[in-house]
Amino acid sequence: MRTVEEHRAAVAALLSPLPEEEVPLGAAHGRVLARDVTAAVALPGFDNSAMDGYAARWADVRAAPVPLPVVEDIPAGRTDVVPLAPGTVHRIMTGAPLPPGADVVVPVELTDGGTDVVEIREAPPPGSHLRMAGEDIARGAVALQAGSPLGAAQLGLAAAVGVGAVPVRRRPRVLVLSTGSELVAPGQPLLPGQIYESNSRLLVAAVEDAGGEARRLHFVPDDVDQFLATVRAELASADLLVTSGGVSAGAYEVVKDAFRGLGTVEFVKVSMQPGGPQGAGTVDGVPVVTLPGNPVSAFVSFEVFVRPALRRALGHLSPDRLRVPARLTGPLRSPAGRRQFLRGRYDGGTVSQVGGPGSHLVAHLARANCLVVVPEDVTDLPAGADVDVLLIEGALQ
Ligand SMILES: Nc1nc2c(c(=O)[nH]1)N[C@H]1C(S)=C(S)[C@@H](COP(=O)(O)OP(=O)(O)OC[C@H]3O[C@@H](n4cnc5c(N)ncnc54)[C@H](O)[C@@H]3O)O[C@H]1N2
Ligand code: MOO
Repeated sequence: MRTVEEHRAAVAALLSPLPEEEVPLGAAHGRVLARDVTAAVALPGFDNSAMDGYAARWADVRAAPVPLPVVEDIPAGRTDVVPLAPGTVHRIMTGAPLPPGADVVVPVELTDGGTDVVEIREAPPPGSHLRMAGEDIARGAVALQAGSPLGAAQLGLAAAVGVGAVPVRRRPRVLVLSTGSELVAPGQPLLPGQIYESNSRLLVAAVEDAGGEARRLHFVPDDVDQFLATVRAELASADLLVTSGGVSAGAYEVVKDAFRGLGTVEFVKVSMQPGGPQGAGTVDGVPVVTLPGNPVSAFVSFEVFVRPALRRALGHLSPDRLRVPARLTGPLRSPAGRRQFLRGRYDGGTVSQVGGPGSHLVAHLARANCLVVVPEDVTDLPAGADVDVLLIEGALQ
């Protein structure tokens, strides 16, 4: 039996780092930076005002109340800079360049708002309301590190330092193929013994959440020829094929039967639950990961093996899910010798198990926001015990 770590390493080793491509900022949301992005300009780019008010010399306003002549008006966007003469002020707006000589901005609320002469009623401490050039980031410094995922704040920063396009890793192209003669497309009538095909929807979304580009192939029955024809028609264009079903010990294990003797896919048992039966290798040189068909097993196996491998290939700084400690609200049991990934709801401090350990409990899975990790050597945990949880999509929402 393989350990979880051994199989994780086997899956990760299948994928090479994805090639770089340059994309405009508008198309970069959710992508992962391939190289550091440096700041072409400092932020702030020039000394400027943090408030609407009056740029002044503190020596002139410290004796407030005091009237002072207003000799310039500096709206944001004014590009000429007129030095501030002693004994005068400039009216200034938030973000406008600070005139040389000014060492304080008096907010308009502390004045009478005059435009020719202003009455300074109160002086703020020296240096107040100034934003100094480069205090956020220096010109030429690394603004965003290679491996950073580009979310709202990162895209905002890239634009702020003048970047119009960014080098990112190409999204991995992942084929998703479900197998099973019992499967029927949602929306069609079911005969007794048939079920709706759901794993491909689950896996496509999981691939997309991991930063990949998923292509869902139409599911196939337990027929080796049909399975191989479907796979072969698409495989060459993919970075990875993920299958579901057909890998356990039954009489009709289509994935096992098709790939045995073809390529390098190894079928193994991993010491975990759910997700015991696994396979990984290459077919025609293309990486293949074969997940078990039970929906919760497919989800958990994707989380534990495929997601981190895809994110590693994307160059992510942190490919793994956040793992945090939590206190159990109730007792739980776990099989000896298997790492168990139970479904749970984490509320920021405690975690409650959602449903039992059965890998068919897909409605319970959909209510979970974490996976509770129970180590291989732990079989019983009382309420109040500390466990680790892996935060999955939607955690803390
Ligand atoms: N004798 C043994 N039987 C089983 C073993 C074993 O070791 N010895 N392992 C069990 C475990 S654990 C799992 S997990 C499953 C894995 O089986 P397969 O990967 O071969 O998957 P299937 O048999 O095709 O399906 C299992 C289960 O999941 C449903 N399913 C499959 N595909 C889909 C889909 N696309 N959408 C929705 N539901 C799907 C399927 O109907 C089955 O109920 O094997 C155990 N058996
Ligand atoms: O190990 Mo199977 O993957 O539970 O249900």
